[in-house]
Amino acid sequence: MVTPPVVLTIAGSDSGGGAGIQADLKTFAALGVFGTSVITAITAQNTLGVTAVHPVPADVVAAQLDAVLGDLPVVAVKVGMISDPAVAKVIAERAGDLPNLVVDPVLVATAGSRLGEAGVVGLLLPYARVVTPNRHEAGALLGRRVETVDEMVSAAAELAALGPRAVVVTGSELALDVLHVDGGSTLLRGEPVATGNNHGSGCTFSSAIAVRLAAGDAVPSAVAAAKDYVNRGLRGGASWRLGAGPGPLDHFGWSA
Ligand SMILES: Nc1ncnc2c1ncn2[C@@H]1O[C@H](COP(=O)(O)OP(=O)(O)O)[C@@H](O)[C@H]1O
Ligand SMILES: Cc1ncc(COP(=O)(O)OP(=O)(O)O)c(N)n1
Repeated sequence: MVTPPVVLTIAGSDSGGGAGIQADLKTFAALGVFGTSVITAITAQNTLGVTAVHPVPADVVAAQLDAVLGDLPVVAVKVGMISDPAVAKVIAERAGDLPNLVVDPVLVATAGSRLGEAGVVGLLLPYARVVTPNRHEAGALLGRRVETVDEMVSAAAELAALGPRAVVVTGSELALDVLHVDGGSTLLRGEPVATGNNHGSGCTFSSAIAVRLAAGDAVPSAVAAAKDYVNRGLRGGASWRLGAGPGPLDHFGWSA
């Protein structure tokens, strides 16, 4: 057995299993890397929404980071839900030990609950190799609305100017994302999937990018592969029924 690459997720727990740490670890397993985790918050959550959030204290987040980084050869890192500025500071202080850092700015769950603050996530942008906001998160980070494709293009460039080496502004059900890297923008057109089961698509996308960066891909091919993986997961889960609200993706191709 060949030793697999080790990838780390620093994110919140979704008790319903569709987003957060659980989506990240499923993505890592499905794509063949060994997943490790640092939990930043515990959410009581299902497909209908979030009913409680319990932040993990910054010193416990730091201890988890030290435990993982002190022993395991992490080659890529994804950051999701961060609600506490002290936790953002802990991560920023260790940025030099966090290779291939992908930051997914998690601000509001689909069902409406607030999970993070733009000002807190913004602290991590300068350390990121890739940042993956959706249109609304990009708007919150910049303090204005981002809706049209032109607005996505300019938002991606403006976010890149804040320090990350690449930005993908995602377009959710439009399946149209904007990648800004090396000073230029590219429109990434996918096949829209008609599905109500899209819970965790952003977590899955950012985790899959981290996996491909761990394998040595350049950013454009890592993003293209992640987009393809999410699309397969959305198609696979489109007709299953897991929960009464927006359900999860099929991470493992069970429905194929
Ligand atoms: N219905 C859909 N059909 C095809 N692609 C989708 C669909 N919904 C989301 N995506 C893709 O999933 C990825 C994650 O983006 P998005 O859903 O916008 O993240 P978030 O969960 O943060 O809102 C992007 O590549 C986006 O284009
Ligand atoms: C614990 C936790 N982290 C992140 C999210 C948001 O996940 P995302 O992939 O953006 O999917 P939606 O919630 O928008 O469907 C979450 N809900 N919980």
